[in-house]
Amino acid sequence: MTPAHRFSPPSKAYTAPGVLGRIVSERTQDYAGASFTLGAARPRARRFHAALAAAGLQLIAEVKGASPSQGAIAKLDPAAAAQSYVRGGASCLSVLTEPRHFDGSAEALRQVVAALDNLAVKVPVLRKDFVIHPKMLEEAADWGASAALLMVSILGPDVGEYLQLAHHLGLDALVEVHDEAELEVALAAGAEIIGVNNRDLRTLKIDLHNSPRMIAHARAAGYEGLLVAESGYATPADISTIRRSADAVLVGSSLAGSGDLERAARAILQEPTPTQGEK
Ligand SMILES: O=P(O)(O)OC[C@@H](O)[C@@H](O)c1c[nH]c2ccccc12
Repeated sequence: MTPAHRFSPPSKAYTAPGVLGRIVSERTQDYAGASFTLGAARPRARRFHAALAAAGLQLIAEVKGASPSQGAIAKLDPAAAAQSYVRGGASCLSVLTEPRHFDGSAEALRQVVAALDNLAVKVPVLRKDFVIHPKMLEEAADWGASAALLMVSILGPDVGEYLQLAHHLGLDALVEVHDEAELEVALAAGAEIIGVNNRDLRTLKIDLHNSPRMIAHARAAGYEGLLVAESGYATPADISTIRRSADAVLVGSSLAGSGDLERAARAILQEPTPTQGEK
């Protein structure tokens, strides 16, 4: 990547329908005046990647105070929430930084990074936002995140450029897809970590069959990178369909709204006994 490299605005940003389109246009406004200059490459620790690559199904637990589908979920203290999640077995944290619909903030991300800094085991943090500007990736790196979310539904084929920039800034990227067409784009871009969202962000509907189906597609296409199942998981039985095929599961609302984050994190990772309804 050369210093002269220029970022074009994502081609699909202005046409995304529904809730996603609204959030994307708000974020586009937020960063309209932001400037970004490509600096020297930063070393890539690949901590997020390494945590997900560990044996067994890994939990990415999300600090999420609200969502468009549920409204307010819980008033969380980000630092305390992060520590509870890690005690409950989470190997990565995801922190929303979108302020209007998810009650997120830069401060929340910084607080989580600081709270995890004192732990013996380094727990990587993902910046969860609607990335539409290179500045957002630089911020993620500056705030101490190990990774950032890149959504193919927003960036389209430009996701490749953003992926390279994330790596240049020392970040891993979770490249999110929802359907086959988006998976093709993620594969062509060279994504090392692909997240399959069970939620259709245009309609907010959840289909827990989506992740296992798309994971099978990715493997059938010869993809050897990491795969993350995202959204809608509330019980160990929900997870049974991806337990052996996904590398990690990303869980937000059901943990954040549980009232006991450590216990909820531990419980969701438990293998259900057959009487609890193996799917
Ligand atoms: O709260 P849930 O259903 O457990 O979902 C978590 C996470 O997958 C969800 O927050 C999410 C997935 N992709 C996103 C993109 C933007 C905002 C949020 C998301």
